[in-house]
Amino acid sequence: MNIIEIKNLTKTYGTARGITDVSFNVEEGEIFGFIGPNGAGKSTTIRTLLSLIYPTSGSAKIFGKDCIEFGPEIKKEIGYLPSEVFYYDNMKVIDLLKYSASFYKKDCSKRIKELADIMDLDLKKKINDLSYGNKKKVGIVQGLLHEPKLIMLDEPTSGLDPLMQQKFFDLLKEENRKGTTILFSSHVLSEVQKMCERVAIIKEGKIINIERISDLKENNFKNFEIETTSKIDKEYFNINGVTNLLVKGNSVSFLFKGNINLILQKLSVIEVVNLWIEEPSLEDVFMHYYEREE
Ligand SMILES: Nc1ncnc2c1ncn2[C@@H]1O[C@H](COP(=O)(O)OP(=O)(O)OP(=O)(O)O)[C@@H](O)[C@H]1O
Repeated sequence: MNIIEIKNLTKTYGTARGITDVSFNVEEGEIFGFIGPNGAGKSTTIRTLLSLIYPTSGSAKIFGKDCIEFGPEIKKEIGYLPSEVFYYDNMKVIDLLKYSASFYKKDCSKRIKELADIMDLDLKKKINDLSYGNKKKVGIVQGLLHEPKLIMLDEPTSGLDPLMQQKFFDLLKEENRKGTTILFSSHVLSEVQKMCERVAIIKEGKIINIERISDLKENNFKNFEIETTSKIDKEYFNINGVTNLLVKGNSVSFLFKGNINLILQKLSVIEVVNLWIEEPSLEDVFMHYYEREE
């Protein structure tokens, strides 16, 4: 079952582009990544899903219901963490969280304490006295306190130190194990790689690819580095699928995409001293992909 269904969603800001013809689905129980550089349209898509802004054309459904028509009802089951958090500075953290909880008409006090413990957040402090990272933690607790069925995160980790990021990721994975669906928007590919099963790539307002993280890496090039007993002529590895070929002394390196046996055959008739074959990082894949799209 699809928890999110986006069909041909377009949003323009006057004459400025927001997003163009965006379509993708997020299945129940998935952690779905949404990646793209700054200004690509991630926030616009998420804000449209939350009916904070209205689409110019196209439609979006959450839990099978139209996002605009059923906005208030849908939002009760969504936890949202915006990229920037703003608060009334004079309030105490606990009062702000209790106020947020009052919208859900259920007792969230136990969950608030649990989440504050996990995220190491002092509930008695005034918002005014918190660092940027601690304000971000308030946003996290605020987004999760009502145990939503769907969590939407817009660049969630900015301002969190690595230890807190890890705790936050563990928390999200735990929620996901309990059945919560997660839409995870980010331009930090390593965190998308860590967290998500599938990913939609957005560029200049348009979706350019939707893939499983594993396929994204497998269907792409591998980094080869080969050390040999004597210098190899550059032409020797000049075969289909090889790029970025570099010969330095007795070592050859290149990127390869294709049937790996072609390379193994070549290697079987030369004297190899050492061999490294590496999976590219998602960053490499992504950059490569973007260049191809240029
Ligand atoms: N209120 C607005 N008025 C005019 N243009 C806007 C507005 N909000 C967003 N845009 C434009 O829409 C496009 C998409 O922006 P959006 O904030 O959705 O991107 P993003 O992928 O979330 O980027 P970032 O990671 O920088 O937040 C950009 O070109 C941006 O300039």
